[in-house]
Amino acid sequence: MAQPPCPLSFWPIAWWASQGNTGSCFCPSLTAGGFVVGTPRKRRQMEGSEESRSPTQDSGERSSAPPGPAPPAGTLWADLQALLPSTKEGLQLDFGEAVESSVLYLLQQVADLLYGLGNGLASDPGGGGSSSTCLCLSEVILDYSWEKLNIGTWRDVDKEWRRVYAYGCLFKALCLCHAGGAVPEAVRTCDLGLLMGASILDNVLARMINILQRHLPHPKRLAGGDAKEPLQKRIRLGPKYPEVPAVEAEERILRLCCPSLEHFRDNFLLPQKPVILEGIVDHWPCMKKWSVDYIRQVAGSRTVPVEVGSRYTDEEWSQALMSVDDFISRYIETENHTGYLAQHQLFDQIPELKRDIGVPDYCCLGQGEEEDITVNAWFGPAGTVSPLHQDPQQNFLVQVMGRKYLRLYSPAQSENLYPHEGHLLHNTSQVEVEDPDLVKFPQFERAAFQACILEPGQVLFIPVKYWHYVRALDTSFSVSFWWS
Ligand SMILES: O=C(O)CCC(=O)C(=O)O
Ligand SMILES: [Fe+2]
Repeated sequence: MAQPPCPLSFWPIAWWASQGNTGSCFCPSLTAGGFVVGTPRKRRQMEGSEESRSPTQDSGERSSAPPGPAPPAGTLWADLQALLPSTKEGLQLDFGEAVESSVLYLLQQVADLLYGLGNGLASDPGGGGSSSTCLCLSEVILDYSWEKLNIGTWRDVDKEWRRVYAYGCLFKALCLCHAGGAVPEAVRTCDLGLLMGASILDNVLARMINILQRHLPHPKRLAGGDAKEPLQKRIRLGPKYPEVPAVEAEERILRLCCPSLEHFRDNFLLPQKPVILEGIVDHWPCMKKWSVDYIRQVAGSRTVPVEVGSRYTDEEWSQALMSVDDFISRYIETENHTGYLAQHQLFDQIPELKRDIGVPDYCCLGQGEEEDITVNAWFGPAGTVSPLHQDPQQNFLVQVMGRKYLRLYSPAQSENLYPHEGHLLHNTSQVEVEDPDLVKFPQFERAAFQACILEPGQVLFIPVKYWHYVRALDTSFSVSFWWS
């Protein structure tokens, strides 16, 4: 059911947050605001301490049973009643000083409407058979907190505002569900809360998505993808480079099958030498299960950040939020290499996919705990390019689908690689690796490198600060493990 326009919602920057069509949703904060200015990969790497929301607990359970009159079990609303705290005090609406009392007042108003006078979620939030007031108030909260998330750099955003944003998403999603028929938008709203908000109420947004997915009109799929043409009929907008570059014998990265921990430590980790490990992920379910169709089935309705532009160093590069379904239709099926679902902690967002992967045993050789390992998904069409850059942690890059061409340069080569000068991009080379401007960057020719074509089932060890350049040769899915 369409909601009336909200008269209270007056911040134009949040226009997208209330749009039903995720497909055309270009998120201003991701393209121009404080979340990332130009180079999110850089931002995430440099800030290092980016908060992990870990929306991974997937229990869907609640500590106490919902009291009060409940609608018939099995309806969406009854499931949501069971998910949420039994009293509005249980919502824990307390915030630090950064959050103005007027915002707290709005949050409490929505909580009052949702809970009514009784225990548990009211059967009829807002009274009078309409939840539109509730929805309007939630959108005001979202608009206002969205502004706060977009002032300054992401690192400096007060976590309390991220909590407010998450509550706004929770409340909006509840209102949408109560209004009926808006479950896909409720899923999208929860995802925005997971992506941009802080974790609240024991990861309630992730648990709510679990429930919502069971109530989607067409399970596990969002409408919107038009009938899919076979791949070969589509126009190939590929890059200008040779399809599959030659890798000379002397450049080749060594390949080893299941070395012992000690062998890997002594010969590769300690001397910081790249190596391709084989046979260590063959048993991971992703190796057999994953395909574009499978990803679409499991994650089609979920909202994810997509890098749009040929490479993240380009001026016109930006990020957009869209459903996985739209991403696949627009970029994978058309082989349009300008869209890349890159460096996203998809497995925290979608625990079902996390069950298909493991953690390479060799990570235990690091000092850190397993939960400190950052696991990123890299899913895109042939032709995506990650410009030559270095990262501050060790990396196991696991190739699950398709092939990737990689070049590696040791940190000792840095002076031949012309890193950008500004703070944000100083871990990225200015040189276009496969088409270098040798007049501008003459020393690049001298830089010694190693290369490989990484195939499904292979795992590339990229030592800390090792420069790497990556181009996908096919539709590709890689999973990286950054560890220390
Ligand atoms: O696969 C890619 O495009 C880049 C991967 C990467 O840079 C990384 O894992 O650190
Ligand atoms: Fe990297």
